Amino acid sequence: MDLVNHLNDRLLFAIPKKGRLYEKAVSILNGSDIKFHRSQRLDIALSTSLPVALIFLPAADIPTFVGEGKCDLGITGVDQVRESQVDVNLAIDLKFGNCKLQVQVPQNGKYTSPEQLIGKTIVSSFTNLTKEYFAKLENTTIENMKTKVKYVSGSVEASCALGVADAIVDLVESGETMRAAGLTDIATVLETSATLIESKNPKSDTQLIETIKSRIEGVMTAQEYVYCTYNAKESQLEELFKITPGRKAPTISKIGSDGQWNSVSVMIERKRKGVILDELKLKGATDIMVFEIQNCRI
Ligand SMILES: Nc1ncnc2c1ncn2[C@@H]1O[C@H](COP(=O)(O)OP(=O)(O)OP(=O)(O)O)[C@@H](O)[C@H]1O
Ligand SMILES: O=P(O)(O)OC[C@H]1O[C@H](OP(=O)(O)OP(=O)(O)O)[C@H](O)[C@@H]1O
Repeated sequence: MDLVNHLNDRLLFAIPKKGRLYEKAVSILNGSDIKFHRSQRLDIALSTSLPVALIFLPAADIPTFVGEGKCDLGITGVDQVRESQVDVNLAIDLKFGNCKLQVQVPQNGKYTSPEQLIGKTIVSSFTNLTKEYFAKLENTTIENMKTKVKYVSGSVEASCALGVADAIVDLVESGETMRAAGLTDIATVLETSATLIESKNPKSDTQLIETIKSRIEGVMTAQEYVYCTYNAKESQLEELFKITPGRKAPTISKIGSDGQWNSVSVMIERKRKGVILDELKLKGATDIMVFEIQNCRI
């Protein structure tokens, strides 16, 4: 099949082709029911469930493709968007790919604050953000700053040991890579996470874009909440609803023949479910159960 000829009538959605964001981006597509089959070595996949073509690109190039309106939607890191200096909408925070872009120097070395690096050589894959950061620190423009900023595309952490840099600016999540290279962080340039980005001049039908965004928001909500049900006596409900107020309000159904008992269903935050279940039990709720929400629209 000549894939390229099938692209004109489809919304182009840019997805990281590999690296840290790839798997979770694909899992969001699966959760949103954007079905596709990607042939080996092909960077374009046509969705079989929506008029969408997925374009697999390096995370660093995705802001440019969306910013220039070549793709209507994309998934990448906020760091890549800021570095690319493009004008796109940050549509949905996808709550993965969380890390920090940090200034790093040799452990136990002579530098302990970023001000001491003014006029020195800094190596990074994020040269625009690094220049912006040091120009601000020097209180001058990028053209007039004294600090030298050099680009390398990867293995940035080797630069200090190789004598290429006095410091580096690179991403840190657990800090393992930084510590293994004998480095320590002294300042944060940017905090980042993965985001859905949207062209400001979309070519596709806006209804289709809204449908995709609503599906992705549904996946995010389903990840954030779980569904909880419990039984309780009428007299206990007021106290129990303080623990489980729900997104809008709990759903209540009368159960049993004496009119005393109620079944309550409510969405609760996944990360607080242990504490919430403990409190519900203490305040008299019974038959407490928690279920996964596979998908939802809110
Ligand atoms: N350690 C990390 N933890 C969480 N998110 C990260 C981490 N490293 C990078 N990211 C996020 O993933 C994006 C892509 O980084 P990655 O290192 O995967 O780049 P890549 O060059 O596309 O892939 P590869 O490193 O496989 O060549 C970064 O811009 C950042 O938003
Ligand atoms: O703080 P940590 O948990 O160690 O993560 C940070 C590392 O992760 C990223 O690189 P990645 O491992 O994706 O490989 P890369 O250097 O090829 O980009 C980033 O560039 C750091 O080197």
